[in-house]
Amino acid sequence: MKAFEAVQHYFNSAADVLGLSDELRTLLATPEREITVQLPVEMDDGRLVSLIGYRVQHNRVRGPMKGGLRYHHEVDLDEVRSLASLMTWKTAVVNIPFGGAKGGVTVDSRAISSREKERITRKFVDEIHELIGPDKDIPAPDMGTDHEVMAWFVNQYNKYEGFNPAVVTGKPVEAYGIPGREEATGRGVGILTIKSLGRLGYKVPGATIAVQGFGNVGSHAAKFLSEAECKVVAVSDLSGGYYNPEGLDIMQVVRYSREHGNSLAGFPGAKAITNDDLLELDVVVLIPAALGGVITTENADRIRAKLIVEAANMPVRPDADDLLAARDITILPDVLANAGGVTVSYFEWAQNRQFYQWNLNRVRGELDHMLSTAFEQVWDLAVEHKVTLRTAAYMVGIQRVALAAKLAGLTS
Ligand SMILES: NC(=O)C1=CN([C@@H]2O[C@H](COP(=O)(O)OP(=O)(O)OC[C@H]3O[C@@H](n4cnc5c(N)ncnc54)[C@H](O)[C@@H]3O)[C@@H](O)[C@H]2O)C=CC1
Ligand SMILES: O=C(O)CCC(=O)C(=O)O
Repeated sequence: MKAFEAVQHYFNSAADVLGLSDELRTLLATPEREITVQLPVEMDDGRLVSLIGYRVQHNRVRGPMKGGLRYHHEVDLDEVRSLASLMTWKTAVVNIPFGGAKGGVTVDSRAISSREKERITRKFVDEIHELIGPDKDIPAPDMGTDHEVMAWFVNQYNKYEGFNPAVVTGKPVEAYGIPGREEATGRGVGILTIKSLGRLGYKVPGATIAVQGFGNVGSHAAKFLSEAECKVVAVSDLSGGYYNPEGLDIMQVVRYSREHGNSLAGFPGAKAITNDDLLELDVVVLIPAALGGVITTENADRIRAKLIVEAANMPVRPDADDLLAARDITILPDVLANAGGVTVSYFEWAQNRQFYQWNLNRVRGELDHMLSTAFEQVWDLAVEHKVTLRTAAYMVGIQRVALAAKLAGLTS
């Protein structure tokens, strides 16, 4: 099953419980616009390479479309389409006034220089600036992009459309960004992991955690949870996994990664394991925070965690989702678990429009409040309807989008 089909599968499971009509299913599931552009870019050695960039604008019935921009060698239209539709449900689950979109460029972000990355970003903006904007579609960071990329993005956009920092979020704090956006997705994962442990009856101090991926999201989630006295026993990145049953010193891991070019290769004081081994560790919580599709029918039977918190988008394939549910393994789904990032993006966008900035404590407090509200609603609905948390989260999202479509007169 391809990625977009997988999201449709989850969408339909929730639509079945809601008794959604075929007419509404088609209206809500179909992307509004799909953009594919060629990006001819000169590399540092003088070669001209033609990259492909995508932006899929899935749905705008609840507000301007919102979603990150991914630079990764596996990016293709199907993946971007699936991630764009996921954003529609995610923004609705946390009830922020956005629709869903996603973008990507098929390029290995680790194999290009910073100057090459800048040229790719500016070229992408050259191609899509008329189709995005603070009231249309607002990109943000995702895998392989960060605040620096967002700063180039807004600078290039301003050349065409005039000064308007609200066109992207996740900008540097000194350049109309907001304190707390960089940590927001991982922090949200941490907040919701603790809430889930509470609901499931596990003690937070000492709860064992394995985190796959030690980039923006994985590192901040690990940091938050180790500060909450959980025992983070394993982390990983592209170089492999690092396991210490006594618990890792996460600040030491963060420093090591920073000092070694964002890589954990050679990290001392831990046993080297593979990324596959990490997924199968005997821990209370497994947090996939890298790529999608890492838990499949191949390894679902060997997963020993009691709770999977989907920091990454779509880490669990639908067939595996069913196997895990049958084994009573709880999954906190991506559309809720990693919604902290887009929630703080919403704060950034709103403040850009008012030329105002909240401080970090206020951002953290509001984030906690919004995620907690969504979490309680989803969990209670799952209990009420005896469905998984994923189905319940999609039900919340779909109901909000369907109501907006109805109020807009798109359907009766
Ligand atoms: N950055 C954000 O605010 C948000 C990110 N996400 C999702 O979280 C996930 C991670 O995103 P970021 O942390 O922003 O990306 P990042 O680019 O900062 O970090 C990605 C991490 O995953 C590792 N990685 C890459 N390929 C891997 C592989 N095959 N096996 C194991 N590790 C691998 C990298 O080495 C790196 O440590 C993605 O699925 C993304 O869509 C979701 C919501 C918001
Ligand atoms: O902050 C944003 O707008 C983008 C977040 C995103 O791409 C995601 O939640 O997957």
